[in-house]
Amino acid sequence: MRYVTAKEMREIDRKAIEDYGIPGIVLMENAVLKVLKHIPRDRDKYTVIAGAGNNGGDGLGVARYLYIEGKSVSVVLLGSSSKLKGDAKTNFEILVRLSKNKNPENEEIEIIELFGENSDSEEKLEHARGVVMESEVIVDAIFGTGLSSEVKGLYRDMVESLNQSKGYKVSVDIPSGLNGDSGEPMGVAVKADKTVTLQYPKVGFENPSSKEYTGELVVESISIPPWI
Ligand SMILES: NC(=O)C1=CN([C@@H]2O[C@H](COP(=O)(O)OP(=O)(O)OC[C@H]3O[C@@H](n4cnc5c(N)ncnc54)[C@H](O)[C@@H]3O)[C@@H](O)[C@H]2O)[C@@H](O)CC1
Ligand SMILES: [K+]
Repeated sequence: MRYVTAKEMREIDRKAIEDYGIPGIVLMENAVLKVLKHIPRDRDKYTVIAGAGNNGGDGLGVARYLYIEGKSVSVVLLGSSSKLKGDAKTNFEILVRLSKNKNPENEEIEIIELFGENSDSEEKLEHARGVVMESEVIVDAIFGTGLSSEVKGLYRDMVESLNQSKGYKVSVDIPSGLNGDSGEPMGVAVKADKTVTLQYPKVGFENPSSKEYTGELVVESISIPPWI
C-alpha cells in the first residue's frame, strides 16, 4: 500500500489537473460520490461542517446530494463564503441556489455561515452547536491535507461540539485537526466513526494512535491514475 504525505498528495493532484487535464471539479465530484457511498441513509438529520478549502468543497458537494435525495441537511460553513475559491466556491453557489429554489417536497436545507474571529453572535454560535449536537449523521469536511497550524477559536469550538455529538461521524480524507503526516492532533481533532481517505492513505495513518481519530479507515480512488 502506498502512503503519501500532504505535500506528495498535493503534487499528485496538481499533476492530475495540469499534466493530464483532469479538471479539479471532476476530482472533487469523484471524491463526493466516493464519500457518499459511506454515509448511512437510514437517518433523517444530516449536517455537513465545511471549511473554506477544497476539503470543505467536498463536503458541500456531499450536502447537495443528500438534499437532492430528500434528507434534511444543515451546512455549517466555517469562514466567510466570500473567501471560497474555485471548485469549493462552485459547490457553495450551487447549494445557495438550491436553498433559494427548494425542492417542494423537502424544505429542509439550512446554511449557517460562521465568520470566526469573534464576529459571530453568541446566539448564532449556540444555534450552530445545537444543530451539530442534534444531527444523526455529521460529515466532517473542515480540514484535509491543507491543515497548516494549530486548531483554535471557532474551529476548535466546532470540532469539540462535533466530538460531543452522538451522531455518526464521517470524516472526508482526514479527520479535521489531525496532521496527515504525523497522525497526531494539532491541538484538537475530530474523532470519526469512519474516515474516507481519498486516493491514497496518508502517512500519518501508519501511526497506531491515529486510529482513535480515523475510526474505520477506507481508501477510495478519485480516478487519479496510480502511476503518476
Ligand atoms: N484538486 C484538489 O486538490 C483536490 C482536493 N481534494 C480535497 O481537498 C483537500 C485539500 O484542500 P486544500 O488544499 O484546499 O486544503 P484544506 O481544505 O484541507 O484546508 C485549507 C483551508 O484551511 C485553512 N487552514 C489551514 N489550517 C488552518 C487552521 N489551523 N485554522 C484555520 N484555518 C486553517 C486554509 O487557510 C485553507 O482555507 C483534500 O484533503 C481533499 O479533501 C479533493 O476534492 C480532490 C481534489
Ligand atoms: K476532514
